[in-house]
Amino acid sequence: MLIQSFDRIAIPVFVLDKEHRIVFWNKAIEAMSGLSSACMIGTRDQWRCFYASPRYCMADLMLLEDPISHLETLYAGRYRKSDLIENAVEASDYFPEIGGGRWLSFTAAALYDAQGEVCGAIETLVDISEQKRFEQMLQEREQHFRELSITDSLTGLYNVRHLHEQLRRELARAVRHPQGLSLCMLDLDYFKQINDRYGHLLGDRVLEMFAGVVRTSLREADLAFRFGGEEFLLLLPDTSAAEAFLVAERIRQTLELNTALSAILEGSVEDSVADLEQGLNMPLPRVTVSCGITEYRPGDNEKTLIQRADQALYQAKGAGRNRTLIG
Ligand SMILES: Nc1nc2c(ncn2[C@@H]2O[C@H](COP(=O)(O)OP(=O)(O)OP(=O)(O)O)[C@@H](O)[C@H]2O)c(=O)[nH]1
Repeated sequence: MLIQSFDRIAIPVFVLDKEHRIVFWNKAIEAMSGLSSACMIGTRDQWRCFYASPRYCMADLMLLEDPISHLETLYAGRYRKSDLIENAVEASDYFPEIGGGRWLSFTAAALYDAQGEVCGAIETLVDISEQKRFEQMLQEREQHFRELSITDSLTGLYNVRHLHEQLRRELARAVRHPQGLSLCMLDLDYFKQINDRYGHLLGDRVLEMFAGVVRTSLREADLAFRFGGEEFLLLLPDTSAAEAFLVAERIRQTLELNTALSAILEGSVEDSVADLEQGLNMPLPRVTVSCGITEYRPGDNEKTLIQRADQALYQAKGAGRNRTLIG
């Protein structure tokens, strides 16, 4: 009579006897699993509700000697003792077999007879798919806002704020594992003239285009930052100065090639200056970049590394621009 009242509860519930046979399978679990109590009661088929092949459910574990050691094997780090019900344990998991995939939270507890002996086990289930979907949406949003907070909005590269975080991390790594860490400072040449001549809008488009060249020239572990207006910084882990030189040269030459055609079309650029004010499509002017490279040396800190890369860049500018120097 007591057990039949579970049929009045909208939460899926099943009860096992101490031989792991189903003695009760309520209406809510019938609806959730599509398995009727008529076909489940008296069997040990409770696994069919959750899994594609036989395995113990949490309620089964409550009937074994030393349930905790079995819980540790099957649900290591994913189960906890219930705050509400003494000796009950709970966990949550994703079940691809149920209703096209559902997240369930489940609680299992042993049942005791009048002598205090285990005579069965009960398991209740709650569908938490909606809650999980919501949590995932929040996580994605958080991730999105975090990415925005470390990204430069014009170029899509990382901003300076993120540089300090990453540089500190990479420096700590370079101290522990001396595989080499290189820094490359890049600065577009005569960028003021581009702004002055063609306007700020086109200047912005050049910066975006350059960021695209940088992005496609790097490996996955490399990081690119917008360091200032038309100044960029590359953080290249596990990279010697000689290897960084090749990366910088690839970027420098690609930029030169990408804008070489525009140099030929310089006339049309001049003709379209009026269009520029409205940010219309037009060839970008010829742009070059100077690069300064340095490699981690024992005793370096953020400041000394950046200073040396900056110094190498300054020398590249002084030597005529559109070149890469190692400092
Ligand atoms: N369009 C645009 N221009 C920017 C932005 N940030 C900085 N600048 C411009 O970049 C120019 C940098 O000029 P300078 O520092 O004199 O350097 P430069 O003309 O590139 O000359 P060198 O570096 O010596 O080759 C300035 O005109 C800035 O206004 C930006 O976000 N958009």
